[in-house]
Amino acid sequence: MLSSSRKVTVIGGGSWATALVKILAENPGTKVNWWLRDKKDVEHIKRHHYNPSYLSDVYINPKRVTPYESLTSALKGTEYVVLAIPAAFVKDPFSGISGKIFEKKQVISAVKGLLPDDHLLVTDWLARDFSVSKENLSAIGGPCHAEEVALGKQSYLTIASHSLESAAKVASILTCRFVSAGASDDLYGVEYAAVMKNIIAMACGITHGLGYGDNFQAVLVSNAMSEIEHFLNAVDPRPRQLSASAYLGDLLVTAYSQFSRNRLFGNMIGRGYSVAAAQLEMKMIAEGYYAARSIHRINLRHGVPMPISEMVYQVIYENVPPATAVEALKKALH
Ligand SMILES: NC(=O)C1=CN([C@@H]2O[C@H](COP(=O)(O)OP(=O)(O)OC[C@H]3O[C@@H](n4cnc5c(N)ncnc54)[C@H](OP(=O)(O)O)[C@@H]3O)[C@@H](O)[C@H]2O)C=CC1
Ligand SMILES: O=C(CO)COP(=O)(O)O
Repeated sequence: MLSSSRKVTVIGGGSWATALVKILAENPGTKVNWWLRDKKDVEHIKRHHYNPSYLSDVYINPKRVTPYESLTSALKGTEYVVLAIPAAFVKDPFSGISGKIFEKKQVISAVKGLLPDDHLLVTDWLARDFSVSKENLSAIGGPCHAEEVALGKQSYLTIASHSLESAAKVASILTCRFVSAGASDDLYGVEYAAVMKNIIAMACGITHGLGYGDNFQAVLVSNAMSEIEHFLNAVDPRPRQLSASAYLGDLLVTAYSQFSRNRLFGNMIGRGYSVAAAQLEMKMIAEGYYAARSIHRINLRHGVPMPISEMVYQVIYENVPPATAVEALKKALH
């Protein structure tokens, strides 16, 4: 834990943003400016000290956390900025805002998705559109559901950056009594693995919804690990230990947890919901829905055999019936 003081801006009002605000505010030296897009939520948090829309059991300490509806005010004077909005919407709050908005700040992506129009990692977008330097960019990875953070359950995060020093600095502000955050210099590996495990969790949901059991899912997840490995080696070859929790751990928690939105989304598809009906039913965002298309597009350049991700792509975007797509996938598993 840190002892000196620091200021952090969290951008986003969903479950992960709320959980990160809780983690950050655990440290007495941290002041959090919290931007939410909905003015009513801002007023509610100021008055009642909880987010009415997500994780409403989490107490928001007014001595450490100030909610804002103005993004420029929320960013004033802070050293760290955490982006916690689903990738499909992460650009929205910044439309019409100057490219210098992140100057001299450490910018941290908590997003586990790709920008769906550009098929870009969030840190690549930040570097491209806001000229954030490599040393000032990092991403939060690791197996961690917001719902368990809300309950104060012991969790582990991995902060990845091209600069190990920056990753360690960010890890120190995210370490608290129930979260242990470590540092990694594998920014692309950690970000892409976090994106891909969402697609795999959808595959687990689809097969479970179709009636496949734990035996099948164990084979699916084992095969998925080598699918992720081959993809990472194609997009960013370097030595990495995939048994580390930022890779395997995040895959496991998302594939198996009752809290996983991606698994739930896939499960509805497997049980016969249309994609549109599953989206309507879900109150939160399943990043794997967008990621399946972006990873498919990126892989057109690399040609990595990815039968599980392709199965999800075919079901979601090519209207292949789930049972037919999984029947074909079975031949590729071992
Ligand atoms: N939840 C978790 O356990 C974890 C999530 N993540 C990642 O964190 C990211 C955020 O997800 P999460 O918080 O869970 O998502 P949620 O589904 O819980 O919340 C979505 C948030 O996005 C907001 N939003 C929707 N559209 C826009 C928009 N156009 N402009 C600004 N904000 C918008 C919603 O606002 P409103 O409520 O006003 O509609 C809401 O605050 C994702 O990439 C996810 O993969 C990573 C680790 C754990
Ligand atoms: O990334 C997560 C856990 O580490 C959250 O996964 P879901 O979005 O599927 O809930």
